Amino acid sequence: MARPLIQMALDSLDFDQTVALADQVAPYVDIFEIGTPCIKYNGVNLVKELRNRYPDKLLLVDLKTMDAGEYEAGAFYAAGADICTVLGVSGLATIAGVIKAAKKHAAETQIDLINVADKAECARESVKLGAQIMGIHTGLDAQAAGQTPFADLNEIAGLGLGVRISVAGGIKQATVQQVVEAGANIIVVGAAIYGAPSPAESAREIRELVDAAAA
Ligand SMILES: O=C([C@H](O)CO)[C@H](O)[C@H](O)COP(=O)(O)O
Repeated sequence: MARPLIQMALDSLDFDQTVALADQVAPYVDIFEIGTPCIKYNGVNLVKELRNRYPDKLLLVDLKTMDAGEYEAGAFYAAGADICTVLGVSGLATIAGVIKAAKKHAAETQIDLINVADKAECARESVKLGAQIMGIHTGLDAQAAGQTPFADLNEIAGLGLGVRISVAGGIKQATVQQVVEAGANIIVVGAAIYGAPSPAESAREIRELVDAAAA
């Protein structure tokens, strides 16, 4: 099995705290995600800062775009994003716009399937348009209501779409093996790292667990 990537969800609103957390966990993660609240608060300057600081890391900007796909995402790809997210519920025209912007910058597009009623259909149509990553995502509010991403991950992984699958939604040490075995290529972790007494130690543990599960 190819080594799954670990994506650190940077969900603080504070610019300096976000950069400091990225510095702490950098040795253990492959992708820095600038989370949705964080990118809304800090904007494109944070993309530029992390791009300059970490030229060799992948940088995902979690725009969760809902409209004006090409126009909105274009500025973030231009600033250095490798991946931007667009909501599956936005519809195919908006998804196509983000994919068009990504192509101009030789970058990639992730479809966030959060709250999509027919995830399989949305995933199939998005792949036809050229999306490279399907995001299985139980958001923070849905997690608080007791939901998990595992059933959706099994469904989308079972489709054999030939694109990478990302999973997010409360992933922690105890569930890493389950999501790797279910077929996730990108493991997104936020609170289990930034909420730990030592974020670096937590990220190191998750790195070990992901690599062991994939071995
Ligand atoms: O995408 C996220 C959320 O919608 C806020 O932007 C989180 O970054 C994602 O859920 C990962 O965080 P955890 O669920 O805390 O692991």
